[in-house]
Amino acid sequence: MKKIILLGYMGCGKSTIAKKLSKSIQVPFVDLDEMIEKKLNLSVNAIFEKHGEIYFRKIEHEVFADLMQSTEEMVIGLGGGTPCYANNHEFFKGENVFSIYLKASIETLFQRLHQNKSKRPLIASKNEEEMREFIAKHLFDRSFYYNQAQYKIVVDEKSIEQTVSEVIALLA
Ligand SMILES: Nc1ncnc2c1ncn2[C@@H]1O[C@H](COP(=O)(O)OP(=O)(O)OP(=O)(O)O)[C@@H](O)[C@H]1O
Ligand SMILES: O=C(O)C1=C[C@@H](O)[C@@H](O)[C@H](O)C1
Ligand SMILES: [Mg+2]
Repeated sequence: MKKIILLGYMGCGKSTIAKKLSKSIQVPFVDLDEMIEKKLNLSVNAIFEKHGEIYFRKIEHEVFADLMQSTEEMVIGLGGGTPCYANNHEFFKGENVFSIYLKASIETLFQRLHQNKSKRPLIASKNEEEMREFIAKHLFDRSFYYNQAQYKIVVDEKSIEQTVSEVIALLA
């Protein structure tokens, strides 16, 4: 059964879009960060603090690989870094897989993230200038992996509903 994978940088809207899409097409939704949090009974922040990022990436890969092995149909919202570690991007081209990169500009990401950074350990301690710089460099480094998705939707200036409609059009 098909898997719809939404990927992209922190704040591009994976969780928000995946939730709405799931309701709209009536396919169950899972958020990878939430699954990891449930599995370890710790927040993403706490996992980074207690166990470090490498441990988080290991668990992230295990949880993602398990989901991809299941036969269930689902919408999966990945974590921002998921495509960039442990060859997770190799799952993007499988049979019955629709992988979609939600592409946002540095400015869009900055605007969305600077109001709500505390839950995101990679940026939580940065001031505005550091954050802009960090997003620009990080996005550049990660773009190769994001571009492994089968489809790309530019999300700048689009409402949640518009982006969801574009995803649905791709699936048709
Ligand atoms: N048009 C839009 N589409 C999606 N999200 C939007 C839009 N406008 C504002 N937002 C807001 O931007 C934020 C996007 O966050 P969301 O948690 O969905 O991103 P994410 O890609 O899942 O990030 P992370 O990788 O950190 O989990 C939310 O606060 C959401 O309400
Ligand atoms: O971009 C990243 O590397 C991350 C994004 C979040 O979704 C979480 O998975 C975590 O904060 C790491
Ligand atoms: Mg998310």
